[in-house]
Amino acid sequence: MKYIKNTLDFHVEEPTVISLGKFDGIHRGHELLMEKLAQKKEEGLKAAIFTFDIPPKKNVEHIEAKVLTTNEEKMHIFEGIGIDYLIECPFTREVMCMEPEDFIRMLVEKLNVKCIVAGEDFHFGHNRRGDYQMLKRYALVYGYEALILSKMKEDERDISSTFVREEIMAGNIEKANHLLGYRYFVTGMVKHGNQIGRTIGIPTINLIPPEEKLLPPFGVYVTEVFIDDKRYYGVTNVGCKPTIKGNNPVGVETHLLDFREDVYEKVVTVEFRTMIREERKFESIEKLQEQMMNDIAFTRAFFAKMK
Ligand SMILES: Cc1cc2nc3c(=O)[nH]c(=O)nc-3n(C[C@H](O)[C@H](O)[C@H](O)COP(=O)(O)O)c2cc1C
Ligand SMILES: Nc1ncnc2c1ncn2[C@@H]1O[C@H](COP(=O)(O)OP(=O)(O)O)[C@@H](O)[C@H]1O
Repeated sequence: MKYIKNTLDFHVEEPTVISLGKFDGIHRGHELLMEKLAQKKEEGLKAAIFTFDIPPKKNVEHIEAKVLTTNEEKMHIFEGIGIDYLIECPFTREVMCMEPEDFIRMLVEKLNVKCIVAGEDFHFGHNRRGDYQMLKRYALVYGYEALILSKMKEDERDISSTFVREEIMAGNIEKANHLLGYRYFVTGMVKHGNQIGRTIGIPTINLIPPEEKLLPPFGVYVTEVFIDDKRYYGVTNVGCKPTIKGNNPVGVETHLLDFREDVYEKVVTVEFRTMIREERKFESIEKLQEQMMNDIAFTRAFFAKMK
């Protein structure tokens, strides 16, 4: 996959089928779009995704502004499903103010677009004036096919990033995973912690999540963890460990069942399965340790039931 970012100076010679959108938390609502792209790819077009790189840093203080999928994660997901070109267009004033007609023309000219696939609620261009009807109207003028898809629903509500985000923020991991069509995950590098874990017989891998990544509520979760393409069962605390003194950063900290290896500096992915409880401040490390043993027992029972 070719990943084009930080530039408006992109050009694709080969004829393309393109889908446009934010694609935050590429979810089941996007599945139909992806299927159409795959179908057109079979017919000989290159599959392209056009998305905007809206700088997340500006708004990271607000939880609503956190993302389900970081740009890097999107890159991996799109590559995994066979997208040929991922264009991450910088969201500059120039782009924001572009008239929708000019936006369409730019796409067609720069990306040799033969087919545009979009959801019926897709808006684009200055003041979001461009819509699916405009995409259809200009199809003849510019010689592309416009495929407009209706939105997939769950509980009579459109599946959307907002829907998924709400479920994650409420700790409804199973529901969020169902809406996504895969398990919500966090990827990051294993860092050194306070080295207390090993002293209480419960070592943990500490992962500092990307700043802009939306995390489920502070609490304890059953997880599955990928390290070097191998899968492990885990129990994960998301939070600032209030029992441990000091200003602990928000972390994602996992004890892996039946595992004894050194994995510092490795990049691991933690997939969430279910929430066990909220994070708490315990009166002593011993009390915390006791509760952590209960969490581990819960996790073992969870996976035993799966088998
Ligand atoms: C299953 C599990 C549950 C946890 N629950 C809490 C909690 O409720 N409150 C808390 O302060 N820390 C909690 N923690 C974090 C521990 O405080 C942390 O793992 C321990 O201090 C070791 O940290 P270290 O890796 O920095 O040495 C939990 C950790 C795990 C693995
Ligand atoms: N079962 C396990 N689960 C998690 N980490 C483990 C496990 N066994 C060994 N380790 C190793 O122990 C380290 C964690 O030990 P810990 O005392 O919690 O130190 P730290 O505070 O640096 O995380 C991990 O980074 C990992 O390399």
